[in-house]
Amino acid sequence: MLYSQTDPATKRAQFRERLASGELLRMPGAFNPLSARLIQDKGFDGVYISGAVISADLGLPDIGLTTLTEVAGRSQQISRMTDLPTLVDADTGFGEPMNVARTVQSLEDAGVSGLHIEDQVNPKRCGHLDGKAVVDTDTALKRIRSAADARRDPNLLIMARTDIRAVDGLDAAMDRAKQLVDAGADAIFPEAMRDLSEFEAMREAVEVPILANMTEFGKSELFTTTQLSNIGVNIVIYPVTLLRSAMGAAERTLDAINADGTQQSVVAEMQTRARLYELLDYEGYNAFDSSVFNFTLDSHH
Ligand SMILES: C[C@](O)(C(=O)O)[C@H](CC(=O)O)C(=O)O
Ligand SMILES: [Mg+2]
Repeated sequence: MLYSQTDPATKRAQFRERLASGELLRMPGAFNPLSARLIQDKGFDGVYISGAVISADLGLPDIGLTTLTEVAGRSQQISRMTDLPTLVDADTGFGEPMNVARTVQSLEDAGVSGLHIEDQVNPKRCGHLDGKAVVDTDTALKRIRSAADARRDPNLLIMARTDIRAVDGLDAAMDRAKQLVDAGADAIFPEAMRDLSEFEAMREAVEVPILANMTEFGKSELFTTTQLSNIGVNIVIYPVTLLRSAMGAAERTLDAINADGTQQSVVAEMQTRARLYELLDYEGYNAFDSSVFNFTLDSHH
């Protein structure tokens, strides 16, 4: 009822343990707190909180317009609804190294298990678009050092994302990843890798866990979990996948109402009222107060 029963410190410790096991952790992006419940219900390993989704949800492009307060608020709403670890996209850290420190503490207070900070210049853009620019090495390392220094829970995972592959190539990406690890990064997110061999090269380059971003319509092919786990990738994210699916379904429903004058033809694809109530744990609330849960399957379809 109401919230996850697992406190943030426990989730962080469990996340660290799972990462150390070497198995591939699958973390789909939740587009709202309710979808985090669905991700947990379906047996996934963690919940990703995507910057692209937070901005799209607000009707904004993913170019660094969202604020730390908005991202921390959404992180808290999502993290409190799941027992799974959450990993949040902290973009460029929302400012200079001192701001990065404040970002880390705000997100830690929001209950996330980990966060990633990237080396793009502001205004940032989606990692799979052209025309990105990255900051110099010194600035990139300062961001990660101040992130690592700022956390109060040593289990909070500080992941460094590098976007340099698309700008200066794979060798530069491997060099930067090593330097980011030396600066205190617990894990590496190599953005916009072109193929599996590039992930393999990155796997060889660093000892810490690495993440693969399986975002659709981007620069990477959509590799299977078997392919990724065979080469030793530790986390796979599907950042915008559920939002894209939900929005695709919403478009089809609106088209059906336009075409037929009723949504009847798409009702069979919808999540039912009963399934929604199951996810919301209506019954748990009923046990608390029997006047709350008075829904019967017979009276509604
Ligand atoms: C992972 C990512 O940073 C995100 O915000 O979810 C995006 C995803 C996307 O735009 O498809 C990214 O830059 O890859
Ligand atoms: Mg992002």
